[in-house]
Amino acid sequence: MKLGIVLLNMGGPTSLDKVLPFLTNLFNDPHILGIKNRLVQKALAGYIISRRLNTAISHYEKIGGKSPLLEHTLALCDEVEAEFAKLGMEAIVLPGMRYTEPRTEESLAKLVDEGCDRIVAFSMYPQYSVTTSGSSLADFDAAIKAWPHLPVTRVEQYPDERHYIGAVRHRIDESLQSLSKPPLLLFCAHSLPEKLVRQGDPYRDHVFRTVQAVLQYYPEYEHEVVFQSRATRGRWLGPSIEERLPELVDDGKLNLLVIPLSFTCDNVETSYELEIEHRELAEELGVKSYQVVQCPNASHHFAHAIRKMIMRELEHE
Ligand SMILES: C=CC1=C(C)c2cc3[nH]c(cc4nc(cc5[nH]c(cc1n2)c(C)c5CCC(=O)O)C(CCC(=O)O)=C4C)c(C)c3C=C
Ligand SMILES: [Fe+2]
Ligand SMILES: [Fe+2]
Repeated sequence: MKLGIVLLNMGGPTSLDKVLPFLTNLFNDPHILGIKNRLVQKALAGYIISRRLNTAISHYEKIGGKSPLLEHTLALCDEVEAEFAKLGMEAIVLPGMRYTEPRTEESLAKLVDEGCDRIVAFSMYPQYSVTTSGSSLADFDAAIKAWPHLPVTRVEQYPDERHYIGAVRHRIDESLQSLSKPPLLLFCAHSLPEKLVRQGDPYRDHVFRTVQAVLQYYPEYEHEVVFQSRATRGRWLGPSIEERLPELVDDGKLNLLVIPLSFTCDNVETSYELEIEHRELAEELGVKSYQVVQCPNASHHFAHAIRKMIMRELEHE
């Protein structure tokens, strides 16, 4: 068996002139705005992008002119291949991005060319949401139709899978070692419109499953759960990190360890929003220690977790 694995994610601009096509693809994805009428969807996407473009460009500018997402993912692909090689198994691992290159369709064609005889779709979002995993998996399902004979295995969600939680724990422990005082664990998840949760999106429940699974290992620490990155009007999951930070400072919580929850690789939401924007706010408010935990990225713990989850699915088939 020669496995062809695609790590499904949204992608991110790899240069400043790619911010506009990235946002255009994102806001025209029917899974993101959830509007059925194509004309209304296109008009609203155009309006949101026109208001957002310059700010988004300035965020990418401040983190070196591109998203770090693809580089982390490519390094992880190598690590996952090495993990399978340890078992004597041949696997080719490629990113499958939703809004930027390499797109899922293109990576699948490469895997087929390389002679892979089983395809694995692995979601890089631990918590399932229609807007993220749902969209990437639908994109994958559409692309794989070109090769109807190929067997497919899917890993769609793993909010409290123990190897994934293990990879997160290693990152938290790395940060804790460098701190002199025990911090408050500030779990930070990407927000989502509340309307989607009311319609049955499991994302919020999955976020709390991840929090509970991680907390088992840190019973002596205080913790809080906040949300980041509200992107459109209307009610989104809260409290937001911006509204909660001043209250935490008022309560005397001045040592914070921020744990990003919704991403497996660092991206503009962690490298700019958490590392720069919210750090500035925290420091202005008088927070003494503000540290952001790295995402699992290309750590061998996460590569190992990915191999474990894929092997478990393969054994069930
Ligand atoms: C209605 C808009 C959006 C929803 C819903 C949404 C959900 C959502 N997104 C992520 C993960 C990521 N989002 C990223 C960037 C990003 N997301 C939106 C909009 C929505 N996201 C925008 C407009 C952007 C661009 C950046 C910005 O302007 O803020 C990224 C980063 C990619 C990168 O370039 O590095 C990630 C990752 C999750 C997990 C989620 C819901 C669960
Ligand atoms: Fe997003
Ligand atoms: Fe954001």
